[in-house]
Amino acid sequence: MKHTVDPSGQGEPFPIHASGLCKQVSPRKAEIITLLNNVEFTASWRAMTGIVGPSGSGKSTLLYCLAGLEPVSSGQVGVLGQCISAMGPAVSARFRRAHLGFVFQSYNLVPSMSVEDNLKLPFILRKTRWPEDQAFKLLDRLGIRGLLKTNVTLLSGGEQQRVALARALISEPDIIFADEPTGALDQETGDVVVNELAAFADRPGHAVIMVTHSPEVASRCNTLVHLCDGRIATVDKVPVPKASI
Ligand SMILES: Nc1ncnc2c1ncn2[C@@H]1O[C@H](COP(=O)(O)OP(=O)(O)OP(=O)(O)O)[C@@H](O)[C@H]1O
Repeated sequence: MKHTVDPSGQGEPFPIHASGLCKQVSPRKAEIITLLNNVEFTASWRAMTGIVGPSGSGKSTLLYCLAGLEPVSSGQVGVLGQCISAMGPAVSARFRRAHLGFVFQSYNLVPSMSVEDNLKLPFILRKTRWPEDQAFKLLDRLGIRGLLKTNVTLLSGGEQQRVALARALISEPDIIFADEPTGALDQETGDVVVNELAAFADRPGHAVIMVTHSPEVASRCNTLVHLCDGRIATVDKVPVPKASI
């Protein structure tokens, strides 16, 4: 897997390409469980790629491996042209902070802080300007502006998901990884969330990878990767009607 010098990776043919990806765990001595078996995975620019399949088929494990949040046992994962599976933890964390956004329920929200402080934290750490107008418009669309001063521990699961989405979008990553982004939402709010993700994915140099159980959300994806027992069963591609980047 080549290491590119283009930090945005936009000269790369794919935002994510994984080959021969295997993930095994050993919960007990002399017991090895294979969670992912020789997975080949490619995501496209300006597209939402959905990972679907039965419960326990390895969807979240694959998402975490692709995002560099879980080590792989063998194989390679390239993200934005960089081999994330070969990075050490500190380099991988720095790469994620610079390029990737995550919409996982309660993932990485700091529990002792308000919604507002959680949203501002990446900007404080990066010493960049907090884009207040843009943030307030997004929070209005997501229906969570009234929660700005609320401690995140007091939020419902669906509210936490929307805060995680807002934080990911405001931070302007190249790729967003989402695990069941509408899982805790009613239909109407779920539509708002998927519309935001689709608009993000539609921009040049961007992509969304998501796990979903929802047929409605899956129908909005440009590519659907079906997992079964840790293997790719089928890949359905719906052509993106836009020029690629
Ligand atoms: N660290 C681990 N040790 C042992 N088994 C694990 C570990 N992590 C995951 N598993 C098992 O691997 C399988 C795949 O888990 P994963 O969460 O990726 O599935 P999933 O397809 O996302 O499921 P769901 O749709 O129910 O969320 C499950 O059977 C799970 O119990």
